[in-house]
Order: sequence, then structure tokens, then C-alpha cells
Amino acid sequence: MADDIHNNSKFKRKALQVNVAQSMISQYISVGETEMVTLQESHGRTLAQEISAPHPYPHFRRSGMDGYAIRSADTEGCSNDQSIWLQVIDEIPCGTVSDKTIIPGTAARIMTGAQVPEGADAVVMFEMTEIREDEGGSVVGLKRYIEIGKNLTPIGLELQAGELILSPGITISAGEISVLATFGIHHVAVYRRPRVAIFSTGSELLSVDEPLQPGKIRNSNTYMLASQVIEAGGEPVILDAIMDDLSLAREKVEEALHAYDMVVTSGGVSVGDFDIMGDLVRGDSVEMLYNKIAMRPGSVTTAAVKDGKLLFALSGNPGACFVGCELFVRPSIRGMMGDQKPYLTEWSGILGADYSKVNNFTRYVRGKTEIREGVVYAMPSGIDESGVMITIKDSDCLIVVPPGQQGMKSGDKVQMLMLR
Ligand SMILES: Nc1nc2c(c(=O)[nH]1)N[C@H]1C(S)=C(S)[C@@H](COP(=O)(O)OP(=O)(O)OC[C@H]3O[C@@H](n4cnc5c(N)ncnc54)[C@H](O)[C@@H]3O)O[C@H]1N2
Ligand code: MOO
Ligand SMILES: [Mg+2]
Repeated sequence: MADDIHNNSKFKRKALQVNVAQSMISQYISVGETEMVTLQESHGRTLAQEISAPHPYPHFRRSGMDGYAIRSADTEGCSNDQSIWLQVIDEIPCGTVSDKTIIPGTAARIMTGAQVPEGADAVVMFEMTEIREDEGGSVVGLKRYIEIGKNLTPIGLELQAGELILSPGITISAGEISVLATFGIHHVAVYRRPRVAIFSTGSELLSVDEPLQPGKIRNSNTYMLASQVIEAGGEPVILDAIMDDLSLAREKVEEALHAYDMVVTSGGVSVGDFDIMGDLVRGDSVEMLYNKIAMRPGSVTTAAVKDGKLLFALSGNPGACFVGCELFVRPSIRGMMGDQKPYLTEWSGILGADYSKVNNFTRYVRGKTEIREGVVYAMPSGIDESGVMITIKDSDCLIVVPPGQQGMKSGDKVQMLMLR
């Protein structure tokens, strides 16, 4: 009997390497729909259009200082002992265009950001000038040679008309918003946030507002996952947790796959008697992609597909659930929004303390980075068992500990997947 049970397909799982599983998933990812949002709403969204400069920037010759617009040639040969005096023929505040032309012997008072008048080829700042009134008006005195182009920003210094500035797939933040505003792009096409249904499975789960009961715990994974989905750019849809009941789970998964872009569950993917999500993906309601990954925590991370939509059945253990979401759910969300680099950024650095735990699988150890004299160190964040929740909050990276017979030593070079 025991042998029969242990020959059961749920125990025979083929462990895929993380990158193999990730590329398998990527075949089911296609960029989603786009929507128009206002410039103000676009922060944090993923751009879905190409932005080229509709005009050069700046689009007029701009003064970089408060001072006088002059002709450089007029200042040739002047010195401390030999001032030159120029007739001031106009005053140009920002936003106005002078109708005067600067001819030899003349200058215009000009403010920072104003259009430099015709004929002028340089601006001299107030501090380098002296002013005198004579019967014809003001004259400005200079004691130094001012080269052509001084304090004058030429047309198109930053961008020429037609230049490609932003490509689809980038995340919009302050710098990109500044570009969009500059070019008058007040509505912008972004990828719609994928709507990700999340529900936990487990007869031990209480909702967060319920008092504790013996043997039961509050459902933290649902909220943790929702937060991870937001960080990835998706829109979480929290569904009620369910008991460990296979037919209920099947019904719920089907409904959620139909209504949302992706479904993420937590719990019930191992080999326990009530691990219903494991049974579900092996059944014929969905097509299982994998149910074991050569990693820890999260070795039982499972994925399936139905009608082109992905179901991620993550481990119930909070640490494993967290890692499974970062390595598989996050890149799927990012990929649906056209991100060309959807995976966590990899850094290399130095391990800051010994790490002795060994495994046949790659370990993703919760860690905190520190910069010491310009070098990145990664410190393991205390206990990182897959069932431990508390150190997730103390981590800004996952330290990648390759499989092997001995652990790693303080001072060893390590790779880190950055969480923030
Ligand atoms: N005989 C074996 N037992 C286990 C194995 C194994 O290979 N052979 N693998 C272990 C590993 S590794 C992991 S990881 C877990 C995976 O368990 P499940 O994904 O089946 O998750 P559950 O059994 O439902 O729960 C595990 C643990 O997590 C708690 N949990 C569940 N849901 C939530 C939630 N929403 N919020 C907070 N905590 C949750 C649950 O109460 C359990 O304590 O299996 C090992 N066993
Ligand atoms: O699958 Mo468990 O999370 O490896 O530790
Ligand atoms: Mg279980």
C-alpha cells in the first residue's frame, strides 16, 4: 500500500532549472492591451508607444543667464584697462521675443530663459558688466572678451526634431514625465495593468480580521502577493481564501482564469493528503507546465496554463510563496506590459557572513545589501526557512547560493537578485 502511494505521480516530479522554467513561461506571455492615461496618471506605468521629438529642444536660442545679449566680436580687444561700451537697445523678459536686431555696438538686457535676439551670439552675465546712463539711454560696459556661444543654449542642444527618445516597455518616472510634458504629450499610451486574481487555499486559514483559533493562522500570503503584484505593475484582485477542497478549487480557478488575466494561488502544492492544488494541476482542467523547480525555497512552485492564461500555484510556506512570485509571477506581469527586461536585476557582490546551509538545489537566501567603501556586501537576513515569514521584510535582495556540497564563506563573491 505504502509503495503504491509513493509511486503515485504526485511524488514523481521532474525538477526544472529556474531559467528553463522561466523561458517556458515566457512562451505564454504576450503583450497585453494598451490604454490612454493622462500625464499625471502615467507615473509608474509602462509606456506602450514610441516617443520621438516633435520639435527640437530647445526650440529657440535661449539665454542661460540674466545679463546682456551681445555680439562676441564687439568684445575683441577689451580688457580691464580697455572697457567697451554698448548701447542697450531693448529689455527682454522671459516669454517675449524682441523685434530688435543686435548690430555692432549694441546689446539687449535679457533674462534667463528668454529668446536671444537676432544678431547676438553670446550673453554676458550682469556680474561682469557695469551700467551707465547717458543722454541716449543706458550703456553697458564690459572689460573682458566674451566668446561666441557663451551662456547661449543653441536650438536642439538636447534633442533634434524626429529623434527617438522613449521606447515601449520602459517604466515612466520623473525623467520620462519631464520629456512628455516638454513635448506637450498630455495623454500617453501605456500597457493596461494585468489583472491578477489571487486566492489562498488552506482549511487552516483565518481572514485577517478574525481572532486566532487553535491550530489556525491568519492568511498573510494573499496580502503579501497582492503587494508583490502591485510592485510588479499589475492590478491584484483579492478573492476569498478557500478550504482544501479539490472541486471547490477547480471551480474557483476556472472562474478566475476566465475573468482575469492571470491567477496566482498559495498553498496545497506539495505531497500532503490535502494538497489540492497539486492534484488540480495534474488533472485535466488545466495543462500543467511544471510542478517542481530546482530551487529552495519554493521547490514545489507549480505553473499551468488554460486557454492561453497562466495559473501559478505557489507554495503555502510564506518564504517559498514570496520567492515563487518574484521569480515567475513578476516577470510574467512585466512581460505582459512589454518590459524587455522583466526579471529581477542581478548584482554581484561579496557575501558578508558565512552561509553554511547546503542543498542540491540553488538557494535564494533573503539578504540585505550594504555598501562598504564602495563595495556591495550581502548579509543573509537571519533565519530563512521556507516556512519563516518574518525576515522577508528585512530583505532587499535574494542571495543566490548555487547548489553544492559546502556552503559559502564570508568574503566569497556572490550574485544577488535585487528586490528593490
Ligand atoms: N513529505 C513532504 N512534505 C513536504 C515537502 C516534501 O517534499 N515532502 N515539501 C515541503 C516544502 S519544501 C514546502 S515549501 C511545503 C509546501 O507546502 P504547500 O505548498 O503544500 O503548502 P501548504 O501545505 O498548504 O502550507 C504550507 C505551510 O504554509 C502555511 N500557509 C498556507 N497558506 C498560507 C497563507 N495563505 N498565509 C500564511 N501561511 C500559509 C500553512 O499553514 C503551512 O504551515 O511542503 C513541505 N512538505
Ligand atoms: O518547496 Mo520548499 O519552499 O523548497 O522549501
Ligand atoms: Mg502542503
